[in-house]
This record gives sequence, C-alpha cells and structure tokens, in this order.
Amino acid sequence: MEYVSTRGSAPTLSFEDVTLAGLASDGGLYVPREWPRLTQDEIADLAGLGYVETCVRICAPFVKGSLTGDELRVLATEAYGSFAHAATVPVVQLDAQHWLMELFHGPTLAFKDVALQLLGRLFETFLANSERQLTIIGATSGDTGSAAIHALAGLERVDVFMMHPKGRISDVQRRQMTTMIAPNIHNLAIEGSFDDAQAHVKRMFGDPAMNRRFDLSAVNSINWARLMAQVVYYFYTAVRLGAPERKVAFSVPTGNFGDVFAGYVAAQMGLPIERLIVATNVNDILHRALSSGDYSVGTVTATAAPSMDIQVSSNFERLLFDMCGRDGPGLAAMMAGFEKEKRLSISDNMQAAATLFTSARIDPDEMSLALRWAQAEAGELIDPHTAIGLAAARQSDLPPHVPIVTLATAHPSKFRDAVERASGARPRLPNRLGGLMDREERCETIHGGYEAFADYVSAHARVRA
Ligand SMILES: Cc1ncc(COP(=O)(O)O)c(C=O)c1O
Ligand SMILES: N[C@@H](CCOP(=O)(O)O)C(=O)O
Repeated sequence: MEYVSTRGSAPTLSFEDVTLAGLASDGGLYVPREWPRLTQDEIADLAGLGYVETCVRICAPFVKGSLTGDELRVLATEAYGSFAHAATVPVVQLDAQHWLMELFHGPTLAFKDVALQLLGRLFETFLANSERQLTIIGATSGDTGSAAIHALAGLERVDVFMMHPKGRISDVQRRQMTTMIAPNIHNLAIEGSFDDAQAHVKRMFGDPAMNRRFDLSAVNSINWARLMAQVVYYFYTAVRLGAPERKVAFSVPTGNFGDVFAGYVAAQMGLPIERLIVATNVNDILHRALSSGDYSVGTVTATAAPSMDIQVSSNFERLLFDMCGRDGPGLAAMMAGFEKEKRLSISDNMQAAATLFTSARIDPDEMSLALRWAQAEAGELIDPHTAIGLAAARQSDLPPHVPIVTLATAHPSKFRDAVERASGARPRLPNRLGGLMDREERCETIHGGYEAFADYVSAHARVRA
C-alpha cells in the first residue's frame, strides 16, 4: 500500500515509512492512495473471530509490503494481551437501541491504548531494521500522552517529548504520564491549551533546523497507523451486532476527529454504517462545520470532558481531502487560507460528500443527564466524554430498529471528580493501577512558546552517532 499526502506534494511512502514519519513534509497528513474494499462475504466471515484475528484481516491491506499477516498477528497478540478484558473491546447493551463499545480496558483506561499498544510495537519492529533514533513530539489533552508513554517508556531508539496543557487535565491523566519515570520520557506542561501544544508539534515538523538535527516522528493521530488500528473496532463491533446484514450507527465523542474518521474509513472499506454521529462538547467547531459549513476557530473553553477541549481538529483535513475529490493542491491552498484566517467555509458541494455524518453539540447539563441516565437505566457509570456521545445518540432521529453504539472512550475513574459531580458516585480506580496516586511525579513546565519548547527538545533529545 502506498500513502499520499492530503496536500499533494510530499513524496509517497510505504506503510513502514509513514508509521515512522509523522506529518508529511508539505504539512499534510498521510492517507492510503485508495481505500481498500472488503466484500460483504469477507465482512460476514469476520463473525466469531477474536479481536486479534479481526485486526489482522482489517489491517492486512494497509500494511501490505511492510509486514506479513503473521508478523502483524504477533504484534497484535502482544498488544491486546495487555488488555484486562477477554473480548479486548466488549459491547454492553443499555436498552433496546443503545449500546456502549467499551474501549477502555487497556493499560491507561482510554481508547488510545487500542492504537498505541500496537503502534509502540510497530515502532520497535521497524526501528530494529534501521539505524534511526526517533524524536517523538506529541501534544495531549491527557489520554494520548498517557497511552503513548506507557507504550514507549524504556525504548532505546525513541525519545518522547509530550506536552500537555498545564492544569487542564485530570489528576489521574497527569499522574499516568508523570509517574512513568524513564530516561526516554519527557513530560512537559505548557501554559496554554491543547491547540497551542498541537500547533507547536506541527510547527516543529516544518522547522528546517529541527528536521536537520532530529528524526522527528508522531504518536498523535497525525500518524496514520493510529487510525488504522482504530478502524478495527468498528468492524469487530458492527459484526457482533449483525453486520453486514444489519446496519449499525455509531456515536463518537469527538475532539481531534481521529476516532470518528476511523469509522469513516470502515465505511469506505465496505462496512454498512447507517450513520456516524459526531458528538462535541461546547468546543463545537466540528458541529458547526458539519451542520452549516462553518469551520472557524473559537477560543477553547475548559469543560468536564477535557480531552475534547479542542478547536483545531487535525484529522478533519483527512475528511476534507475526500470531500474535495482528493485534490491535494486545492486542499493545500484551502488549508493555507485556514491557517491564516482561522476560518474556512465548506461549500455545499463538499458537504454533500459527507452525508454519512450528523453532529450534535452537547452542553454540560445534557452531558450530566446522559451520565445519570446510563447509571439509572442500565447501572453503568460512564465518563463525561462517553456521556457526550450517549447524549448525542439519544437525541438522534434514527428509527428504533437501528442499533446505536456509543464509543465509551474512557473509564469513568479517569475523570472521577467530574463523574462524582454529575452522578454523586465516585468511581474507583481499577486495582491494576496500583499506587498511582502515591508515586513520585516528574514533569517540566515550559515557560514561553514554540522557541522554549524547541530549546527543551534540542537540549534533551538523543541523536544517533
Ligand atoms: C476520552 C476521550 N474521548 C474522546 C476523545 C476524542 O477523540 P478524537 O480526538 O479522536 O476525536 C478523546 C481525545 O482524543 C479522548 O481522550
Ligand atoms: N484527546 C487527545 C487529543 C490528542 O488527540 P490525538 O488522537 O490526535 O492524539 C488526548 O487525549 O491527548
């Protein structure tokens, strides 16, 4: 499989190179040259398969030329062996129409583990064949950072510089990052929002001086391999609920548009999806973009679902690429305008290419109501991000015979103060997190903007001799 940039002028890459690359050299994001298709029979054949085998079948076309099926199977077996549930990603029924896809049984209790446990192993495999020393620069609103650090701590050939917005993530999220003390892990708190951190990451990929000195790479959903791994659970869950004969809808709590874009990829591959509901909190740029074509950046508001406090959604560019007929130079011009003006108007023609999506903006009261509904009706304590997805699912106009699966993206104990405020119940951290709240923390605060971040990376990243 070959990968092309959404902005049309970066070199095409193999799966191995795209995994190690991060952002494309023209500032775009890599996507497969074309979407592989599964026949309805091939989808039906997924019934009864375990998570690892489903992963091998779905990812095979994407890794072709870089990994064999057997190599992928070994990595997936190790990756999902670290999950605390035998089904890896179980599905729980809430009522006749609503289901939860529990994505939080990995080591850091959020859906990010599903992709990062695999990505860490892909890095190890590909680096074993090369002399490269990677400098990973990342931005997190709490969950990508913890999952990446757990997947990569201690790796010889990888240094990780992970920025989070100081004071704007939960105590559990922070500690999951800062208590992982390893020589290759650098936790950096920045004064600002997740968007500021993500902007630093993107700027560094375009910084010639940093690129000359360091082999930069990414663990955010900039990295195609992250999304590939997330496509798997849409197939796995839909087949369990009757696909391909029965269409399923998904409601996805959304911030950087990675998770829901993975659902879109599943649909392009042939999975019969009735609808993808994009659920945002009050940071609603994606809701405005999909409902009225208004993709304009507002200021980030802190909410009880901090992982979704995002205004500039990286992966929306991947959807725009398809929406404009894969016209790379055209999209490059559009994105240059967006980066300057902080606004983009999406034409009716382009919107017509995105009819699979609807969207909803969920305010704090609606979030709390959904959280309490799940607790009262089904005895399920859910986290605020999941509650936003569930609120959007319950507001949808889908007929009762269409199952709606809400992606449960985090364990409630990751956001226990917010859950307690909304429900009165305080979720317990699973035992496997042990003495998380008592361990020593290590984190540097970056005072200043991009230059201060670049100085820190320059002073601490290892370069191979
Ligand atoms: C718990 C949780 N839910 C939802 C999201 C939104 O996912 P995405 O950024 O892929 O849209 C995030 C952050 O990415 C998250 O950490
Ligand atoms: N919510 C995310 C934000 C980063 O998103 P990513 O999917 O691009 O890594 C987080 O928890 O860090």
